[in-house]
Amino acid sequence: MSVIEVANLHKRYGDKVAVDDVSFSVDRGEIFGILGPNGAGKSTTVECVTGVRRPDAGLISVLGFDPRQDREALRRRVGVQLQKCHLPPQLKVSEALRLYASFYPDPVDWRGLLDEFGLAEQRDTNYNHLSGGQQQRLSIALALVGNPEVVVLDELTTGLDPRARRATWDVIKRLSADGVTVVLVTHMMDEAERLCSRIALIDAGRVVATDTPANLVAQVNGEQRLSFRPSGPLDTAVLDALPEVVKVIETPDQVVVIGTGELLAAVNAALVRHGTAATELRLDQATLEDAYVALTGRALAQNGLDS
Ligand SMILES: Nc1ncnc2c1ncn2[C@@H]1O[C@H](COP(=O)(O)OP(=O)(O)OP(=O)(O)O)[C@@H](O)[C@H]1O
Repeated sequence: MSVIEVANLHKRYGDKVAVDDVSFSVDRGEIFGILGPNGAGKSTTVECVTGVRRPDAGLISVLGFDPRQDREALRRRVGVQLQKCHLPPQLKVSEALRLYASFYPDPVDWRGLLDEFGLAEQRDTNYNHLSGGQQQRLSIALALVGNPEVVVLDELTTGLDPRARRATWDVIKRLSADGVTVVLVTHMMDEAERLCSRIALIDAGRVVATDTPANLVAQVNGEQRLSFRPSGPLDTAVLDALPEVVKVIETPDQVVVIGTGELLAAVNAALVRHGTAATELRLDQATLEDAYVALTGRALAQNGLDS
């Protein structure tokens, strides 16, 4: 049975439609990714799942509870790391963990979390004296201190250095192996690809696909991705017209061509015919990002492709 069920969720802010008919379900022990660019509606979706926001329409069930009506029952069983963590500036790290632990009937030993998240040296440091990455690690530790059955993590590793990211990923994998259900909101392809058992790709408030990372990539298998910077002005319609080309995406810096067969030769010949050359040329096999581009017709924000 699913631990989380979301059916036909709608949420708007005034005239702005943030979430438009989103449905998905998450099984016990899964690491379920919600992946999409800035403003896609990811946070709004999980805020509805955690009962922070009231949906305009749709049904949500978490561990069999309605997140709005059964907030108290869920509060004890669901750990939430939201994008912004507001703690009193003078609160020390150990005080914060002890305080949060006191809210739950069966908390984990918060001292273990101090070690796990590399915060042992900061245990007596005030919250406002922590670095951004340390605050981030504390917010994850606080989401886990209640020994939750479900954890919702929004932008898990944003701002963390590579070592802290890997350590955090290990913690999440261990939780999942222990049967904890994890919902991970991210715009980072590598994080989604490495951690998630399934991913909902979300774009402009809508789920465009839900599948395993491998199956999402398989949807664009056989396709290649050619990126280059044109040496001069280029009407990309000449590329669009090529039989090898599936899609052309223009970004401020480069042109990305998705296609099949002899894509490189065909594009090169077309560029020569139109008196343009390709610089910084790069040919790649399909990735999760390509699946995203193929399914939505556009790239994730370039700055969202952190690795
Ligand atoms: N409180 C709010 N009032 C008005 N509009 C909002 C509010 N919160 C979000 N929005 C808008 O709703 C849309 C979805 O926002 P949301 O924060 O859910 O996206 P997101 O995918 O989580 O983005 P990000 O990756 O930037 O966090 C955006 O266009 C955003 O501007």
